[in-house]
Amino acid sequence: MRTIFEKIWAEHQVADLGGGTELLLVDRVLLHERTGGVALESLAAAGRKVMAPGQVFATMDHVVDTLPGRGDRTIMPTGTAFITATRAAARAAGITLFDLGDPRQGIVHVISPEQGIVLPGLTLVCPDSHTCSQGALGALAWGIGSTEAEHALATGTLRVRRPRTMRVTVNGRLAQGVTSKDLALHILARHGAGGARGHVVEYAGEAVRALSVEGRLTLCNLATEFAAFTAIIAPDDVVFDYLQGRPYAPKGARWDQAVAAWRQMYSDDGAVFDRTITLDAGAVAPMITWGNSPQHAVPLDQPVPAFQDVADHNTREAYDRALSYMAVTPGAPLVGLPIDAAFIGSCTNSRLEDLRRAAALLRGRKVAAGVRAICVPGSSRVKAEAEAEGLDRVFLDAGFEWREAGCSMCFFAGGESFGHRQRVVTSTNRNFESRQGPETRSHLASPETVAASAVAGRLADPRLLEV
Ligand SMILES: CC(C)[C@H](C(=O)O)[C@@H](O)C(=O)O
Ligand code: SF4
Repeated sequence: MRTIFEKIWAEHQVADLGGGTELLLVDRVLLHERTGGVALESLAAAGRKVMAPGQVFATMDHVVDTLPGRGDRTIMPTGTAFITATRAAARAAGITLFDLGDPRQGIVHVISPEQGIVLPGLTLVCPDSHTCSQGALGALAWGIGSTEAEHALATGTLRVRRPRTMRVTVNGRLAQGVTSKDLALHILARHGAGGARGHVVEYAGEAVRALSVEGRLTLCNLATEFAAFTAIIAPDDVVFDYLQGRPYAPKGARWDQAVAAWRQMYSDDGAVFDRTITLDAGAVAPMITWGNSPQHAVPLDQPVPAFQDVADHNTREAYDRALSYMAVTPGAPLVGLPIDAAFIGSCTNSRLEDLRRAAALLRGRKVAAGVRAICVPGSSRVKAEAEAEGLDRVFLDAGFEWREAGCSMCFFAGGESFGHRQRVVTSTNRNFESRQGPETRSHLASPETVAASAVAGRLADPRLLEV
C-alpha cells in the first residue's frame, strides 16, 4: 500500500545517501532567464556539460518586458544581460529554448503543461519556487536552488531529503462562483503559511477531482506559500485528455502505453500519510487577503480580523505590522476599499480559463476611472488563443491593458511596478511587502474578484455582478 508520492519516489531512487537524503533520477529540468541562465553559465565555466540536453527546456519570463513591441531591451536595468546570457548559454548547451518571439514562450509553469513537457509520474525540477504548480499533472515537480540545478543538469540526478507525506482531502463541491484560488487561500488561512512544512501534499477528494487542469494548477501553485516540499494530484482522465496531442506528449502506441502506466499513479486505499486534513468544499467562500502573507486571507464578505482570530498563525508584531503596511483596520470591511490598480496574470491565474472567467464579468463594462488595470496572459499561446476568441477586445474595451506573456508585475525586481503605496487587487500568489513595487499594497484574489473590483474601483464581490 503506497501513496502516489512513494510510487514515483521508488521509481526514481538511485541510492540512499543516509541521514534521510537520497539520490533521485531527474527526468526534466526547466530553466528561466532569471536563475536558469546563471546555472547554465556556471556549469559551462566549470567545464561541465549538460548530460541530457533533450530533457532540458528554458524560457524567457521573469525579467522580459510585457509591453507590446518588446525586445531584448528591458525596463529592468540589468534585464538585458539576463536575456542575452541565457540565450547564449542555452545555445551552447544545446537545450531547447523558448525565446522571445517564439509562439511557445511564456511563464515556465504555464508552458510546461501546455507543451506536454510535464507528464504524470515524472520527476521535474526548476530553480523557481512555484514549480510545485506542475504537480497538478501527477508529476513530482519541485523548486530547487541554482546550485542544485547545476547538479541536475550535469548528472540527471539530485540529492533530496525525503519529505513527509500529507493528504488534504476536499469533500463535496465548491459553490458556484468559488474558484480553486479561493480554496487555496482558504487552506492557507486555516492552516497557516507554514502548515505543510517538510511535506509533499497530495490534494484529493471530490472537489479536487472536479477541477479542470487549469484549476488544479492554481491550487498546486500555492503549495509553496504553504511551505510544502511540493503538491501533487493523482492524474485521471481530465489530465490525460488535456495532455493528448500536446507537442512533447507521447504519440501513437507510446501514448497508449503511457496512459496505462499513468493509471497506476494513485495512492492505494489504505496507504498511510504522515498527516491528513479533511475539508468541506461547501465551507469555502471567495477569499481576499488583507495582510502581507498569503495566510492573511478572509472571505470577501468578512471584515479585517481581530488579532485573537489569527493568533494561532501570527505574532502580535507581524499582525500589527501587516495592518499598518496595508493601511487596513481590524473590524472594518475589505469590500469597498478603494483600489489604484488591478492585475490579472502570473503562473497562478493567467491561463485561458482564467481569462475567460474574468472576461465574462468585464464584457460590456468599464474599469472605474483612475484605476490602472492590466491583463498579462501566462504564455504566448494563451495570448494567441485568447485573441482568437476575441478576449483581447473584451479586456481592451473594458479599459484593461493587454500585454505580452511573462511574469510582469507579479513581482517587482527593478522593472515595472505599481508605484509607491498603490493598492492593488491581484490574481498572483504573493502579497509580501513591496512585492509589486515599492511599498505596494497587494490583495490576492481570484481573477473574477480582480475583474469585479477593477469595474467597481473598490474591492468587490464578483458574485454580485450579473454575467
Ligand atoms: C525569481 C524566482 C527565483 C522566484 C521564485 O523562486 O519563486 C520568483 O519566481 C518568485 O515568484 O518570487
Ligand atoms: S509569475 Fe510570479 S510567482 Fe510565477 S514564476 Fe513568475 S514571478 Fe514567480
